[in-house]
Amino acid sequence: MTNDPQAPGLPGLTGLTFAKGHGTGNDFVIIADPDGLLDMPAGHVAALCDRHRGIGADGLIRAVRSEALAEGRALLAGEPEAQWFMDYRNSDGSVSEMCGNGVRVFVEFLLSRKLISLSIGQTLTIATRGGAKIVLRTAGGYAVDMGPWSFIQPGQADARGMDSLVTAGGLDVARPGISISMGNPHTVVALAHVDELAAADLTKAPLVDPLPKNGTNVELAVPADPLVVDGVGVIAMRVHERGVGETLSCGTGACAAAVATRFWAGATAPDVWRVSVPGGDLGVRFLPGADGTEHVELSGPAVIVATGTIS
Ligand SMILES: N[C@@H](CCC[C@H](N)C(=O)O)C(=O)O
Repeated sequence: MTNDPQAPGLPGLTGLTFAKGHGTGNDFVIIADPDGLLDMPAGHVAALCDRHRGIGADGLIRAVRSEALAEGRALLAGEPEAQWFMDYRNSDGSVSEMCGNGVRVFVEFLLSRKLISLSIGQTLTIATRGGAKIVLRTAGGYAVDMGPWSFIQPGQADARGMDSLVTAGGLDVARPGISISMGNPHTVVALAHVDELAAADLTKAPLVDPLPKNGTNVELAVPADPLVVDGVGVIAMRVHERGVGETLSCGTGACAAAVATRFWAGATAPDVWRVSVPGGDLGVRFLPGADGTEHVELSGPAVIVATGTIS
């Protein structure tokens, strides 16, 4: 296919059926490719995600049986239940390890296509580049065991974990950032007030120095005052996503913001958090994992809004 922005339609993709879905406004084009037959070069993904000449989305998700691609087969060896692989791409066509909103929408898509059956209260293991994720279907959506979190640049962190300086549009000076992996990279910056959050201009990627080696998603987070309401920690957040731009929500970003804020708050901080993003609210919980590490659980809705065929 050509990347000529004037080219009519989406050459090479004719006849492909897709669904459009979102989780708290983070939206995706989802394609079923059980046997892994589709070639999806970056240009095709970017064309589909183009909001003016394509379908429009923050990212593209391809549903492939794990056994049909090498990354899936590698994971199946240790995680035989992870039969479906979430092949996640950002809207610029780049690959990401993980998408927290995407994995909920992925399961909702599999259900809508009757590729799986899953009752409320049951779990399904999904293969991702960031490892196997256990997804619980709840009455209001899904709760996902995202696995353990970790610091990305511990070697250069100060006592508060700050490892970088972040310069974002609309903010007067560079702010310290803390870089956290949720499978994919995040750099979280604490702001003092929601007015500052509103003033930030995320149309351009904030500069992060030093930048984690695989780039980063940047979250601007405002801890509520008081921080804890009825035992739940509360954060307001905006995000600039690697490979996308500003989005209405980022699930892994919400987890990273909760990890950072809880770390700064110290020993008395709660294990349950609500992260408010422009597209809605996400729940984050810390709990012991079966592997002995601390795991992060992300909960929120998932909606399929349309299905279609590329003409
Ligand atoms: N919106 C996603 C994260 C998508 C990937 C991200 N842009 C990256 O490159 O790591 C989420 O909900 O987690």
